[in-house]
This record gives sequence, C-alpha cells and structure tokens, in this order.
Amino acid sequence: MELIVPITHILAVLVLLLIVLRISDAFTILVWQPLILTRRFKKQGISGPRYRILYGNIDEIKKMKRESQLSILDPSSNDVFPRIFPHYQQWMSIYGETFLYWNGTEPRICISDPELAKQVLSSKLDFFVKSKIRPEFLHLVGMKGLIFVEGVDWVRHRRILNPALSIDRIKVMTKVMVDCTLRMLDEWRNQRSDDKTEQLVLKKEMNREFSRLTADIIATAAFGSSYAEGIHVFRTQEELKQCCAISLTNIFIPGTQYLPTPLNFRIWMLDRKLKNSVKKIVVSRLQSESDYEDDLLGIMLKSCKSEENERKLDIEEIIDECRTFFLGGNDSVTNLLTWSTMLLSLHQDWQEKLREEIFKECGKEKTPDSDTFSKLKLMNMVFMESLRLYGPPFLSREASKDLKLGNLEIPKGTTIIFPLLKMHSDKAIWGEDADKFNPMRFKNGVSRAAKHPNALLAFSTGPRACIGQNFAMIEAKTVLTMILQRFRLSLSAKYKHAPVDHLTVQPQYGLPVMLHPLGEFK
Ligand code: HEM
Repeated sequence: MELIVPITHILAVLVLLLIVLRISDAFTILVWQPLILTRRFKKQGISGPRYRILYGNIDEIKKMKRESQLSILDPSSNDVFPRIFPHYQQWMSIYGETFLYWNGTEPRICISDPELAKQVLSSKLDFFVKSKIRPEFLHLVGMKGLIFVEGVDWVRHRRILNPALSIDRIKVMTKVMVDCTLRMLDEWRNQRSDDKTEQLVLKKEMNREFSRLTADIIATAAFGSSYAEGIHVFRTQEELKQCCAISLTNIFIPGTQYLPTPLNFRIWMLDRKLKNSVKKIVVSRLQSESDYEDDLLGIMLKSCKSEENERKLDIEEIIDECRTFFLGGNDSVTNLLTWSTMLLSLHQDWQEKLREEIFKECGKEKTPDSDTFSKLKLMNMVFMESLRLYGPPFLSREASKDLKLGNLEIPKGTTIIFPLLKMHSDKAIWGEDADKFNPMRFKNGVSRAAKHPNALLAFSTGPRACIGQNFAMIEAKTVLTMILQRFRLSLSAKYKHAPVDHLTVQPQYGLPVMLHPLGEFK
C-alpha cells in the first residue's frame, strides 16, 4: 500500500524540527556550555561569580560600576583600579587573581600574570586572536581596519602601513605637530585678550583642549586635511561612542543588531555619516592634481594601484583604516596628555624638573624639532609613569582553539582579559610604592622598571603591539614641551579626581587646570 503524506504535514514536521533544533541550540548556548565550561575551569582550580542564564554577570557589573562612579577620589591617590573596575576588584578578593566570569554567554577568564600576558600577546597570530566585540563597535572603525583584521589580511595591512609610521616619517611630521600646537596657543591668547578681567591666569578644561588638538594633529599629519575637515569624522565617532556606551549596558543577543530599534537606527545613520565624511577626505585627495604625498593616506592610495596583491589595499579597506587612525590617533594621546598634565599639576617638583630639561635641551623659546625628543629623558619617564597608572585599562584575546597557557587549559572561544590597571599597580611586581607617582622607576629603561621585563603593557607587546607608539610619544612630547615653555600648571579647585572607563581611562568631570604664564605669554 502506498503511503501518501500530505505536503502540509511535511512542512509542519520541518517547522517543528527547526524549532526543536533552535531550542536545542539555545539550550546548548544558554545552559549546557556555561555548565560544562564552569566545571572544566573548576577542575583546574578556577572559579568565579555564578553564571546567570543569558545575562551572565552583566547586571552585577552594571550595578557595581554605577555605584563606584558616584565616588570621588583624593587627587593624590592613584589607586584607581577599584573605582574603574569595582567588579574585578571584588571578584579578585573572593576568587583570587585568576577567575572566570560571564559577559552574557561569553566566558571570560581574567589573568593578571605578566608572563602569561607576554605568552598570549607574543604567540602565533592564529592561536590567540582579537576577541569578539559587539557589532556596534565595528561601526566606529570598520571591520577592515588594522585593529580587527586577522591572519594574512593583517600581515598585508601592517606591511603597507608600517612605513607611514616609521620614525623617519614621524620626524617629518614634527612640523605639523608644532604648527597645530601653536594654533591652539594662539587661540588661547586671543581668547585671553578678549577677556580683560582675566589677564594673568588662564583656566582651561585640558581634556577638551587636548582632544581638539590631537584631532587636528592626526587629521593634518596623517590625512593632509585639518581639524575643520576632520571635525565631522571626530564628532560622528564621538556620537557613535556614546551609542556604544548605551548599548553596552544591555545584553547582546545575536541578530538584534539588525532590528529596527531607535538606537540601531541612530547607529546606522551615524555609520553612514562617518563613511561619507571619510570618503569626502579620500575623494578630495584622489582628485588632487599632484602626486599623493607620503603621509598615511597618500601611502594607502598608492597601494591601491599596486600590481602585487600582497601590497594592495582596496577602497573599502582604506576607508576603514582612515576610521581606525582617526580614532586611534585621537583618544589615546588625549588621555596620555590629560593624565600627565594632572600628575604634573599635582607634583610641582616634577613639573619643574621637566621645565629645566626643556630649557636645557630646547631653550626657552625655540620650538622643538625632531632632534629634541630623544634628549627629553625625564619627560619620557613621566609619560611612562602616566601610562602605567592611567593607560589602557585592559587587553583581551580569544582562544581560537583549545590551548594550553602555563598550567591552564583554555577552551576554544574563551576570552582572556588582562586587567592592565591592576597589573600596572601590582606591588609584587612594581614594589611597595606601586600606587605612587615615581617616574624614577623608569630611569634604567622600561624593561628594568619592574620585576618582569614586560610588566608595562601600555602599548602591548608582540606582533600586534601599537603601530602608533612613536607617533604618540613624539606628539605628546611636542605638545607638553610647548606648554611647559610658556606656563606653570596647577589643578583648579574645581577638579574632581574621578577616572572612569570610557574605552580608555578618562576624567569623568574633565580636567580643569590653571595655566600661569611664565613671562609675557607669546
Ligand atoms: C599613548 C597613546 C597610545 C596608546 C597607549 C596605545 C595603545 C595601544 C595598544 C595597547 C594597542 C594594542 C591593542 C591590542 O593588542 O588589543 C594598540 C594598537 C593599535 N594602535 Fe595604539 N596606542 C596609542 C596611540 C596610537 C596612535 C597615535 C595611533 C595611530 C596613529 C594608534 C594606532 C593603533 C593601531 C592601528 C593599533 C592596532 C595595531 C595592530 O593590531 O596591528 N595608536 N595601541
């Protein structure tokens, strides 16, 4: 007898199967995997806060961060880790320095050992890869920029971009850095002469001033544009960062980034705006009659015409690299200058030492040039100390397969977090004065400043270490030299010491500073 099954039944069975499969997938992701992983780590002596279905530990993190952000620290305290990462602080005190926690359904293991950090960061590129990030963040820099590309694509991008940021190229850019800083100083002078009541002392919110200045410098030095042209890129990136901050407070459910919610609409709109602003800068260079200059954009556009595939970038990749460098060149140097200014305003003795060094190596009025920077040893030490105490808050990587790390077995898909703020203030590594501002610890170089040669990871280490390190240091030295030649800095009474994690460590209420002219302000 022939069995005829109606088509509707077949469809119904198929739909049921799909639902069952989905439910089983969901069960695996939401319940089974976290359970298995928790057990695997427990067997190795690693525990942590309890996993909650779907949310992991996100709610606890949010609550602890909200509470800690109400506190104000004593300005002389550099013990900022508990304010910035109260959840890590609490979990370390309960579960030890290595612990497991859950960012939604994503397992994260927090490790503070500099030796293990070195092993991960210097390992083969395809072992520990850049950790997954929320899709919102990709709109900030794009998927095809240096920060997120992997494997052979990363090798190709880095090979093309390295020459644009070589020390010789950066020395040529010094003039741009000086000109942009002079422009800022001119603006200060003009504003002061408008305000007849305030002749002597200038009051400035330095975080804002530095943010504008570093934006001007990267736009001019790397893209041959200017703050005026780059401003749309920076403003849009700033707005996108705020959207990312909002979305970070919610759990991430894959697929929800495509839903037409008001926040997603805003992100899509800003993404389009950002791409268009960058495109404008690229197109205007493409249309310029002259040969492309040897700045970052020029080098990328030349690569576009290369016959060799391994030396070629396409236009989409160039646009994402532009987004990457606009962001990378702005925030991190702003913070280095901001926190160094805060520390020098607080430690007048060090401010005076740096001024003496500047007067000796560069003079009282001469603008710094490419020969000046290697002579500013004390300033270098101050920047290192500032990066140690207020530099990048953490680094992360994801295990691309089951891997061994020290005595630990790390299952595929686990994210490893290195809490730099904690590692950079660990007394066992840096000595009893680890939470004190003491640039002298760097007097024999970075690798001899602590008990482990790779203890300072502010620029990371290994193949994916910061490509902009030389650019950042020369830029910061130019700016600080020119300010200290003209002013003595002190903290305004309005300053509230409240470092907060906004992708980088930033002053929650800005950095109001009093600038006392040293002579006639020229
Ligand atoms: C004080 C200033 C800076 C600090 C502290 C800093 C820190 C870092 C760190 C820690 C990394 C590694 C991230 C990781 O491994 O996950 C990194 C990578 C990177 N940085 Fe910087 N950075 C600074 C300035 C700059 C500047 C000025 C630029 C651009 C001109 C830049 C562009 C980049 C890029 C493109 C990468 C990705 C490199 C790669 O994956 O190959 N950074 N930076």
